[in-house]
Amino acid sequence: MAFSLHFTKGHGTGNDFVLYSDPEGELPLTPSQIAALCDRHFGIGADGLIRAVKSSKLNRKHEPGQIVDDPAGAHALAEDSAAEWFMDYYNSDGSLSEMCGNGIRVYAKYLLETGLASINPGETLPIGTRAGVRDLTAQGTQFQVDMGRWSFEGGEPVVKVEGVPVARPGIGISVGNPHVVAAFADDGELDAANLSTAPRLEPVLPDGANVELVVPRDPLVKDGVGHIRMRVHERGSGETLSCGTGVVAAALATRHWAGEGAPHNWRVDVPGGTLAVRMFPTEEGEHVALSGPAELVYTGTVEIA
Ligand SMILES: N[C@@H](CCC[C@H](N)C(=O)O)C(=O)O
Repeated sequence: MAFSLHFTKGHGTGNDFVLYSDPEGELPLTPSQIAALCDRHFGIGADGLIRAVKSSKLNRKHEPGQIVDDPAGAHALAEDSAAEWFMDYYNSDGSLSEMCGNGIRVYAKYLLETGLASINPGETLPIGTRAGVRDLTAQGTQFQVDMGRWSFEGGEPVVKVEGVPVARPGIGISVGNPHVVAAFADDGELDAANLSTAPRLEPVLPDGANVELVVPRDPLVKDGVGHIRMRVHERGSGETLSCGTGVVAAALATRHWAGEGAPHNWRVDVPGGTLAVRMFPTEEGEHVALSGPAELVYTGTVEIA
């Protein structure tokens, strides 16, 4: 059955998303419908799609048409009963991802501007994701998201990138979704990387991975803040102008490589802008926070076949 979908287009440092409201879980889309909407030639065009659904109503639609319950909504509410809204996130090929660091800031702005949620000064907005609940704070025109715990996961696969003759050792990092970060020698080598095809990982990771290529800025550290440049190939979306979870993984990997005394605050330049990362201790272990802008660009209506 065809229907009209009202959507909003937004981005965070050029990582762009289609967002729509489905509070009661009545309009889950299939992977092929999502891929069609995200197509830059035949659809709206975006790196990903975000459905605004209440955590208590989270469900999704499989390709054959059946709607399945998704326990991630109940898990979010069990973790924090105030996490009323869930970020139901899909990559541009229609595949699910656990978390999106740019998308969650844009989603927070969407919830606030549409009046679906509010944040009182000094308070946080908890949002459910498949990686757990994430707390957001508004800071002027920017948002900060506490990305929670992180871990080394995925080993040290070799990263082979088209256009770069020598393979690099990578390091696997999970920030709720999987990443592999590899260090490159300089800007020239980073610019030569052809990310129109996915970097090859050896061994291949079972759930796939987002791959970040980083080079140090000169100086690497100034006034206690580390500074790197990054390009990314996102799982399920290809090369994008930015990836928030990727920026966090890149800063964590670079701090690890830099060794003792390396800073806990980082600036990361991506093709679409600059994001800030801060690592800080908590009672349950180290957390990492990401700060950056969120923009809503336009709204429209599209026919879904
Ligand atoms: N662009 C996102 C990450 C989106 C999900 C990713 N492609 C995956 O499959 O894990 C970000 O800003 O973090």
